[in-house]
Amino acid sequence: MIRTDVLVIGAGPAGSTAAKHAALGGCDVILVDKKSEIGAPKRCAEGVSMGGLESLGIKPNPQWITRKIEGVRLVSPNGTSVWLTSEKVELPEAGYILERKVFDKHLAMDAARAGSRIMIKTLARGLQRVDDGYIVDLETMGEEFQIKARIIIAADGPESRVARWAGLKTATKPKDMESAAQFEMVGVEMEDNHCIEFYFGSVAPGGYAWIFPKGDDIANVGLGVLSTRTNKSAYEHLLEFVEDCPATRNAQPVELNIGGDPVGGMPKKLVTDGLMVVGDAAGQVNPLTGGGIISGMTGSMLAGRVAAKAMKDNDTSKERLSEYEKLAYESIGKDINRYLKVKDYMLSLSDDELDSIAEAFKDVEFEKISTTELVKKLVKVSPRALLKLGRLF
Ligand SMILES: Cc1cc2nc3c(=O)[nH]c(=O)nc-3n(C[C@H](O)[C@H](O)[C@H](O)COP(=O)(O)OP(=O)(O)OC[C@H]3O[C@@H](n4cnc5c(N)ncnc54)[C@H](O)[C@@H]3O)c2cc1C
Repeated sequence: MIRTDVLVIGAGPAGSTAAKHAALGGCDVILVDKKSEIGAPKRCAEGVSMGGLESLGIKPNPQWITRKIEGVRLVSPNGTSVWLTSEKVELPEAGYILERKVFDKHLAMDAARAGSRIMIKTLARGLQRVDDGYIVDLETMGEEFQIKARIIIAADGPESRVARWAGLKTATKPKDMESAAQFEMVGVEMEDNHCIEFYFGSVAPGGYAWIFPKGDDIANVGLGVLSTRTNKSAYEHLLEFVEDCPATRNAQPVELNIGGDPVGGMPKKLVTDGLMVVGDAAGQVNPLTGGGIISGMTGSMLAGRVAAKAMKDNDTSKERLSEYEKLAYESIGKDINRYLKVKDYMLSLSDDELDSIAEAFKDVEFEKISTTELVKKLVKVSPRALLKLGRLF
């Protein structure tokens, strides 16, 4: 039987980050993924903030960046646009559109360079608790084998099962799982192909539609919906969106991505004896945007570091590992809870309310207007909308 200090299950951004930091901390680490190619297929619109990468100590690399983003266009149901570009507002930070198939591999390579052993096309099938860790059943190329590990880091994504095998209640409720569908398309005609676009309202019930440019006429075009708000599938909504949207009417798909995005926040417990859960598997996703790359990597960096300290202390109990839970709630949990409230507010707005808010703000120079003036403007267009916002805080 193979033995290791830390076994990371899942080599997405979260798993590779956890493996890297556990290895840097001196642990023997094995990182497994059921896929034969790390990063493919992608299930992602590939947007990240510059500040997010910086906070993780990751230098932007042209090999995995397809576009630098310089602004945002918000589009209301009747097509009214509000532009948030550097001329109109001081953007807190710009962003990048990645090539996830390359980015994810680079993260796994970083984990390997830090000392992790990587096993691809290796599926974790189950685990059992033993005195000083877990025995995990795995399969690769039709062959079954076992790994004994002191600590498991479950980084197995939105359909995670590993943490549940160990008794943690991490299953995402159907009402909190956004269904997403996306085409990567060519022939996309955006008004400004250095800005990302968000479309709100009944075009994507419970979520929004997006166009994220990856090149002059190439973009990820997708949307997320909540099944509690529509009887149609995300794919059906996407087909309608692509046909109706002026930017995509003449575009052709070269890739289809379908996936779930857990947008209900983090479960209460992220650790049990000898096991920590990270990334999408731990609901480490911004519930407003559905973005989980940076938050998941932040959570898993913390988990990897705690794993290394726990191994040094020779204490892998849930009490020792709960340091990770505490740090994760402090660093990302608070923001996630705040965004949950903003999301509730956004979902409470009708198409008409969204249109009148966009109409009122379309020409605003956000740089030159105070918060009080902004609130006054909102009261004028939609007192009901402001009341709803007030109740949330
Ligand atoms: C359509 C869509 C668009 C999105 N757009 C964005 C965006 O623009 N920006 C952003 O920040 N986020 C976005 N997200 C979310 C983002 O993709 C996820 O938050 C991110 O991939 C989570 O990383 P992860 O490592 O936790 O999980 P994943 O990337 O899902 O990786 C999990 C890995 O675990 C492996 N695995 C699972 N089970 C097992 C097993 N039993 N044995 C071995 N391996 C296993 C899988 O093969 C997979 O490689 C989007 C999501 C969707 C669905």
